[in-house]
Amino acid sequence: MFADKLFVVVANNFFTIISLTIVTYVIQFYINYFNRKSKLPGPLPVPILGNLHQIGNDFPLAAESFRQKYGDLYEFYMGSTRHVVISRADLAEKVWGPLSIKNTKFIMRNAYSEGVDELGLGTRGMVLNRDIESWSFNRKFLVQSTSSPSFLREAIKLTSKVNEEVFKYWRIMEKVGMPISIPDWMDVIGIDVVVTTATGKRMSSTAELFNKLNVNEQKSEIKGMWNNGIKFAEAIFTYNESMAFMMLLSPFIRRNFPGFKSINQKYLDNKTWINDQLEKMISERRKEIENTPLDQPLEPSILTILLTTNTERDLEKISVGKNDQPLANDQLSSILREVFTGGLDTTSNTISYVIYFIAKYRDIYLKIRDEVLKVYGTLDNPNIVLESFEKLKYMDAVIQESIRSFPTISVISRAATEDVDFDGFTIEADTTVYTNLKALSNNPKYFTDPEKFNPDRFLNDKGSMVKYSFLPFGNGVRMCPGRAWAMVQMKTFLIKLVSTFDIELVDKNAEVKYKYATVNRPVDINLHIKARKD
Ligand code: HEM
Repeated sequence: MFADKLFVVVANNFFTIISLTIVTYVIQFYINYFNRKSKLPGPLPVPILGNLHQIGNDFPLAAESFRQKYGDLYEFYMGSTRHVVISRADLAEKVWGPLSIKNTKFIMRNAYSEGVDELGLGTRGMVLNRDIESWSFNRKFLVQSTSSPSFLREAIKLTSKVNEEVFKYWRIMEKVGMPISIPDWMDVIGIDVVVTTATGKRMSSTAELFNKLNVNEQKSEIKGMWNNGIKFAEAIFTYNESMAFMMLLSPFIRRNFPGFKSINQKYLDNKTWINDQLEKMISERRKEIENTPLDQPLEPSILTILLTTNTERDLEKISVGKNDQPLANDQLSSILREVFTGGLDTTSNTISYVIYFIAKYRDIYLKIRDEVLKVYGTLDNPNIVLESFEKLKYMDAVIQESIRSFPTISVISRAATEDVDFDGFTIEADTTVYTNLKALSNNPKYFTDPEKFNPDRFLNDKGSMVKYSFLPFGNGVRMCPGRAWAMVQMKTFLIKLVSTFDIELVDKNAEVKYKYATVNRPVDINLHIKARKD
């Protein structure tokens, strides 16, 4: 009886009840917002969305426009979750400064996020892993396996081989005057180098790109060992792109809002596809190793190192502390995945930007060439060895200046495990704090004439540089474990480039452009090339 009456009342007043519920929700949202602790300046959020409508799909652009309005310490909301952004060196020191796990409060990459768990990264791998024990284990493993001199020497050999092949294609393109799309070529070079290093399976995506361009109907005969290579690399780019989406957006929006729902599903399907591929790679290589007699050497690759760790065929004798067992499949695939997600488009994007700048400033290009000539005594096939890299001081300064001017990772986060005082404001534990690396390294307070591309600042003024104003690979406990490998790849390519070609931007006035995909992926960097004339 009562239920019937209640139903009639609800039915007759349906819209009033819905409206009242919404009004109450909105009022409650703003009561909470205006009474929040430690109010920082920042854009006014709206219920459910937070500031999503102002951020859109270009987070670095929004972070910069908020900074110009609200200063170097501000907050924004995604749904009802608060995020903080800093762009000052003294604040950055609090986040990135401490060098030991014991002393740092900012040991996490981000606050708890359901989306990160859905991607399978919350307790696995490295970059977004919040489980300190497994993160620390995986990290030690990756650092040791990718920064040993023997690994780096192999990396030089392989990178040189891929470069040689690419330059053959470029010479053919030069003859017909076809411009070179740098981001496309750097991507395929990265794919061939990283996937081959990681899996031991020779990739041929550079040949595939050349064949696709159909230059003078010439075709490369080089065949890779893995047909799905380019598809796999593209899936990794999508996976990287999905990280910011899954980390920032509330599950409610991702799962229910038209447009977002399909993107969410695409990212989850992509994750599943990658995991299947990783499993296949691992089981195939495991079988190959089992079928290789003990007295025959194994082809070295990161996957082989991972599979043989703590077995009788241990290649590198990597010591990661208490665990002396062979790695479990889950550990194995999460470390391998991190090599791809961390290594693929970071290095290729960074080198693309370097090439943009040196194509724009010919005097800088010629200075690098002079240095190469001095260090190697010749420009005809310089003998690239690891030990020579530290002598390439000018080249190093150019790479640093390029990252300073336009970093591929321009906004990156950490989160603390305890409350932290920032300028008298308490930032609560488990709040994601982003550092706007690009704003820091383009701030005239820290860098004179920041808009000027001036590599000399890294040679002459390095001592006086404000600490924590430039963090190309981060700093402290979570500093990039792949930096040595990345530098080796970039320098090997640049040595060969300056000694082989003269380069020029097709559009001399082209600005640096990017597409945001967690990292900034360069677009529209096109070059004319000509064989070097002495
Ligand atoms: C020029 C190329 C690269 C740039 C600019 C770059 C930059 C960065 C930055 C800024 C961080 C954050 C560090 C921090 O929190 O202190 C990072 C983390 C990371 N990078 Fe790189 N990186 C590059 C290449 C690579 C390569 C080649 C690998 C492959 C092994 C890699 C793997 C990673 C991983 C796994 C992390 C997460 C580390 C952790 O959370 O413990 N990166 N990178």
